[in-house]
Amino acid sequence: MDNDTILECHDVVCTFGGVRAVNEASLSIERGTITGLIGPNGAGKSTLVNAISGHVRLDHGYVAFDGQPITRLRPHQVAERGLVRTFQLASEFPNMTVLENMMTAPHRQAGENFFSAVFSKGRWQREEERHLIEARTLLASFGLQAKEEEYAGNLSGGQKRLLELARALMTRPTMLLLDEPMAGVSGPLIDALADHILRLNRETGLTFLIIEHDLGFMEKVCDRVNVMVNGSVLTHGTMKELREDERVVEAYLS
Ligand SMILES: Nc1ncnc2c1ncn2[C@@H]1O[C@H](COP(=O)(O)OP(=O)(O)OP(=O)(O)O)[C@@H](O)[C@H]1O
Repeated sequence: MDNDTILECHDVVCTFGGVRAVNEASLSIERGTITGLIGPNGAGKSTLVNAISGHVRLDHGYVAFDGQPITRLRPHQVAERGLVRTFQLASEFPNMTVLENMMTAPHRQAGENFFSAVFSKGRWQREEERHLIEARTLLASFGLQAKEEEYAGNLSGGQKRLLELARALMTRPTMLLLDEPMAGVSGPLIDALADHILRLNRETGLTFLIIEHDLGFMEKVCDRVNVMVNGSVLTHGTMKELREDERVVEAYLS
């Protein structure tokens, strides 16, 4: 793992009963880049990302993040290290307001511990106020400030994805794993979502790994794209290079 590598997966195998969903998959991601993961349905993309984020157990192989092994960590431990995953289905709490959704994002705060909550109430309140300011600033940067008091369930598909992204940023990640961020997004929010990802990458150096079937979107946002077929990473390159690669065309693009 060289200095610029933030995430490395080596020979990862994940099986469900008899199904080898991920079969000796390896990939390496450079810090500060936007990397794509594409491939046919059932290729093992979500399972590989679940293995990285600690949601699925590896049968073999290893995952290292920021120079440290994370192979056996639980999802919240992986997230605490700054590697945060969003899901294919928007995971907002529909009966809570947009602002309340933001405030439920897990962050390490003094008030979470019962004793520190009782004995340092002032500090806890100050943290809460800081999180509120952070939440409102993030909502404004995603154009959702007017929706603060709206129930999240009433948002459009695209607005839910923006909320999901804003909520993930409350945890101050160094890398985001996005599983099909364009699912359910239509109209002008397609470009808006792509622009937000590019802006976050440029302004904060946030690293992204994105699974997405919308190849136009991938072409717009990704520096490099990995192609997964039958549980393994077949190759990687720019979308332009991949479109010219016969193996990729045969396995996925034809
Ligand atoms: N929890 C599970 N139990 C059993 N089989 C599973 C489970 N999760 C995934 N699989 C199987 O593992 C294989 C890979 O699935 P996975 O969802 O990782 O593929 P994918 O590339 O993300 O597909 P898609 O693009 O359709 O989301 C599939 O055959 C799937 O049916």
